[in-house]
Amino acid sequence: MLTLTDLAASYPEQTQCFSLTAAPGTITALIGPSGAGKSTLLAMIGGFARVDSGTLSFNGNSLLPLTPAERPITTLFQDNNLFWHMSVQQNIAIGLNAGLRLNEQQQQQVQDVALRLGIDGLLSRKPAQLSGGQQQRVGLARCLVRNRPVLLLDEPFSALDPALRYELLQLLREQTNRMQLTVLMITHHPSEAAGVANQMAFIHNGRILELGDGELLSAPRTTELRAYLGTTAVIREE
Ligand SMILES: Nc1ncnc2c1ncn2[C@@H]1O[C@H](COP(=O)(O)OP(=O)(O)OP(=O)(O)O)[C@@H](O)[C@H]1O
Repeated sequence: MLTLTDLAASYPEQTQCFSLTAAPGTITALIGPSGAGKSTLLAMIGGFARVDSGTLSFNGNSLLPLTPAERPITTLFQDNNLFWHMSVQQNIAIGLNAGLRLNEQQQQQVQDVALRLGIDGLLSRKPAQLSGGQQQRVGLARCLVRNRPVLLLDEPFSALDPALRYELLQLLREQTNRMQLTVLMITHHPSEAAGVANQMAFIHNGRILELGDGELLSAPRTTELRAYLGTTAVIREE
């Protein structure tokens, strides 16, 4: 279980304070307006942003003393950080060994994850020879091959067209179940995310203002979430 209790950081323009629990095998979608604090939240969990107070633990162990590399966490960003001069195989392998020296078992792990993500036929290509959706699969494969129990996704599928986003969300759902991952995913497509997420957190002005399942979108409690969703169509008839 990933547990955040009053995890806080103060910036001149915004104080952020988050409490949240996320269980293995679940996807938590983080939604909210630009500047709400979604990326900062992931950065605090990943160890890339300052934390002033509060607690952050995984299975009861505090993560705060750990460096990003020591945390049981892997992060996929929108710009998937692929290396353009390397093959797909090497781009995945680098998740296991920065020097690309893999033993037999690790080579097998690369094959396995590529197969699961449907990119096993592309291993010798360079990223420039792939579509956007295939590139994001490679980025996801690099994260998954590391076998870390917590996966943080900072809008990795946003630039894809809706059909590809749907495909990748389904893949993510399958792998979350299979590997019992704890996934936190920032998205600007709330209704798409609701199809695969176990819980939705609406973040506003550095706080989680609403937390619930997909119903959150059809029955927003706050004017802020209504404004974010931007249409009266989502307000349930009383
Ligand atoms: N290093 C920093 N220095 C100063 N302020 C910061 C810093 N990091 C975050 N903030 C504050 O946190 C706010 C939230 O930023 P953040 O990028 O987390 O929002 P977001 O919800 O991810 O937005 P977007 O959807 O546009 O990516 C910023 O507006 C800023 O006030």
